[in-house]
Amino acid sequence: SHEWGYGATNGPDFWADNFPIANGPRQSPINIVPKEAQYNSSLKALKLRYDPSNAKGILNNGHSFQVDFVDDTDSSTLTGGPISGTYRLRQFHFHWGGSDDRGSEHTVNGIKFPCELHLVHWNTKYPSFGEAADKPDGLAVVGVFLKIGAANPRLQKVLDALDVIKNKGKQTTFANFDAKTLLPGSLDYWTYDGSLTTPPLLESVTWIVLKEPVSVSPAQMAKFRNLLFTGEGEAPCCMVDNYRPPQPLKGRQVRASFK
Ligand SMILES: NS(=O)(=O)c1cc(F)cc(F)c1
Ligand SMILES: [Zn+2]
Repeated sequence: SHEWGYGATNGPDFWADNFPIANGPRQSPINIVPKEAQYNSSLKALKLRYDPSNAKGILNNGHSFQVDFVDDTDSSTLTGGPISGTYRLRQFHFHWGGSDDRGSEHTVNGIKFPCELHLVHWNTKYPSFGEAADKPDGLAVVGVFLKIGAANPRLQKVLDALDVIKNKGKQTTFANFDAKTLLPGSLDYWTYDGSLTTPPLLESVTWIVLKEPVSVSPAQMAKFRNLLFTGEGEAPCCMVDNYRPPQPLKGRQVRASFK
């Protein structure tokens, strides 16, 4: 069947054909307007406790690449912030552009960043990620903007693994990685109720978007763009512009953890 993607004939404008929730009331990403975000002093500080030994593998899934984590215990968790209870780290992945002027999913005052990191967590009140993924409080995704600047040494181990997962479906082991090293110095955040930004677009995500970006160099961005959407033996198509544009806010409130 005509698999969803980011191309001219299967991209975000076509997703509603197979996933009607694409036009739902709490879709992501959104444009964040800091002046319209409400500072909420009762929002707690984010608490991210990640165990590097939980890192398992790295996979090109044909839409992005993701680093997967062992999530059968509470050793890598997100607590505090806007959420209640304990959410477990499942995976992280990125979205990026074909050039430095685009690539992020969330925007700030209409500004696009070249890349956006998503750290995906699921609510342990449910038995598994799969069970949590379609519940309104099932997932919490921490979004981190990457902006062009000095090379980011914390990214290098991830980028160096990309050569062996160039094609869709390729995966390799990826052990002993501390995802916390990908975070900026400040954990100030905006938060709102949203969705997965790719099909199935489930409206199950508490979004936590960090205000402070981390750096990425042009040479490092070139490594993201070296990946392929396509499988071995198919006509190669560079994995770029794998981002959904901002969606209607539909009356949602964006809260800020900082003044
Ligand atoms: N891009 S995203 O973080 O909203 C996301 C996370 C996920 F676990 C599955 C998805 F299909 C999409
Ligand atoms: Zn994502």
